[in-house]
Amino acid sequence: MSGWIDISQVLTEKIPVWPGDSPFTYRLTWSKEETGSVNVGQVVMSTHTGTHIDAPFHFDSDGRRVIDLDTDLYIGNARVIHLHRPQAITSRELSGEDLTGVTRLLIRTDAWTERSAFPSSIPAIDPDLAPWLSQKGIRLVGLDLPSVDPLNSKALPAHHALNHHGIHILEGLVLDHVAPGDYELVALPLPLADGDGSPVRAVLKPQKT
Ligand SMILES: Nc1ccccc1C(=O)C[C@H](N)C(=O)O
Ligand SMILES: [Zn+2]
Ligand SMILES: [Zn+2]
Repeated sequence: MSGWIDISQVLTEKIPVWPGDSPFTYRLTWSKEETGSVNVGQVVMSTHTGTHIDAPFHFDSDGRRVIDLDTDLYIGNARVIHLHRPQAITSRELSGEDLTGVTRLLIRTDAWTERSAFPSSIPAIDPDLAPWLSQKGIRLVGLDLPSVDPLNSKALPAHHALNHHGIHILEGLVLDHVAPGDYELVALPLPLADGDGSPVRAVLKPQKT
């Protein structure tokens, strides 16, 4: 037992995607029978499928691409907190938390647990939370939802506010089986030179105290 807990959605053709976005497909380009030596697969997917990070270029055409993001953001200590199906994620919901020394904050909302279908509505992050979080030293926010903004939002105020305050975004986590507390996180994006986002394999290990 390695002690690492997988907090990633499994990538299969059944994984729900943003309405209208490219469905996930995996198929063999060549089978072992055809090549005489190997099976060789190909994947077609939206960069915002399942557990993934957003690069600023996703919502800002002058923003940084995935390759420009510091890998340190996605490896290191993380705090997991629980909010039980909040209406919204504001500083009021987080007021009971002492986030001193936290750089990566993962929020379990339990608001999207029927993950075989795309949700019809989700609690959004209040853009005013961005300066509050950054003031505490937070540089990465992750959550168990497909977006940090309301699903019908075009302006994406939370995406912009978080980016403006130097906070990076990790979406689509699976935190159903994760207790609140301190962990080590690994959730590295692929080195996509032009990427607006990237799928990640996200794992947590309880922090030794
Ligand atoms: N894939 C899309 C297709 C159309 C419109 C939005 C999206 C998104 O992915 C937005 C979401 N806030 C995201 O960052 O994952
Ligand atoms: Zn995304
Ligand atoms: Zn997003």
